[in-house]
Amino acid sequence: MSLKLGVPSKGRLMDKTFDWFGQRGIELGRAGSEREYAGYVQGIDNIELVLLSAGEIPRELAAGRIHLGVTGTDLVHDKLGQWDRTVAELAGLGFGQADLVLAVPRCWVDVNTLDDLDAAAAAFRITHGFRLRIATKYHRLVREFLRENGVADYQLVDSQGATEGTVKNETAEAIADITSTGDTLRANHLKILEDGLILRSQATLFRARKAPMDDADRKTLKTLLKQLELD
Ligand SMILES: Nc1ncnc2c1ncn2[C@@H]1O[C@H](COP(=O)(O)OP(=O)(O)OP(=O)(O)O)[C@@H](O)[C@H]1O
Ligand SMILES: O=P(O)(O)OC[C@H]1O[C@H](OP(=O)(O)OP(=O)(O)O)[C@H](O)[C@@H]1O
Repeated sequence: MSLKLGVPSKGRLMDKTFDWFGQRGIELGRAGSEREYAGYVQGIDNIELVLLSAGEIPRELAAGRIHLGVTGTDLVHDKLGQWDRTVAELAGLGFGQADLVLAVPRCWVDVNTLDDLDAAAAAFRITHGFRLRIATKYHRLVREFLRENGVADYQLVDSQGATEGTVKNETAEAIADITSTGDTLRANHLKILEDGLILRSQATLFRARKAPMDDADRKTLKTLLKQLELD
């Protein structure tokens, strides 16, 4: 058998993950053409690279189909209930930093905190006859956060991309999404609530707690962690 390492198959997370391993003497790369989702590993034996969508890596780890995986903490915490039962964090990789935040239109001058949002949501329901809509792809994290903070009169609207545009498009009144520079929020006339930080995320190396391993795999894992200085 071999140890399976899941890595994002495209974009900034893939490139920076390759760099991070490269700096530690393990060369990861894509094999074949730009479009082919096959990878190679050099500098250590018995590890197979599996190129996956960043959003699917949490599920693959939880199912034990990959032993190790790199993805954002936001995706692991959102996609896996009680995530620390199925996966363990081995190391934050120091890139892919982004904050999951709750934001409302800048023109809502009376809404700056979660308490304000709660009051606005109750008033919104009376005026409009339906609950204030919050667009997000982070359903679990947003629900938990709002429950913990006593905001109840809202509904989540699923948005898998271009979430900041939903307010202008009138499919939501507020959003919860990842931000790093803040440019996208500003460009879409949105402001973050003062206490609206839901989660700080970064790219992280995770280990599956329940992936099947034989003795050779355990030896490979030990060698890898030593080389990455994570033992
Ligand atoms: N602007 C950003 N700056 C830094 N990190 C970001 C930014 N946007 C998203 N990320 C992080 O990158 C990771 C992957 O994000 P996302 O799911 O949007 O990827 P994607 O490229 O759309 O991948 P896929 O569609 O294949 O799942 C997430 O953990 C997220 O926190
Ligand atoms: O704070 P900023 O630096 O502006 O970055 C934030 C944006 O980056 C991500 O989008 P991405 O580019 O991945 O596109 P998406 O909307 O399709 O997810 C995220 O969803 C925000 O929209």
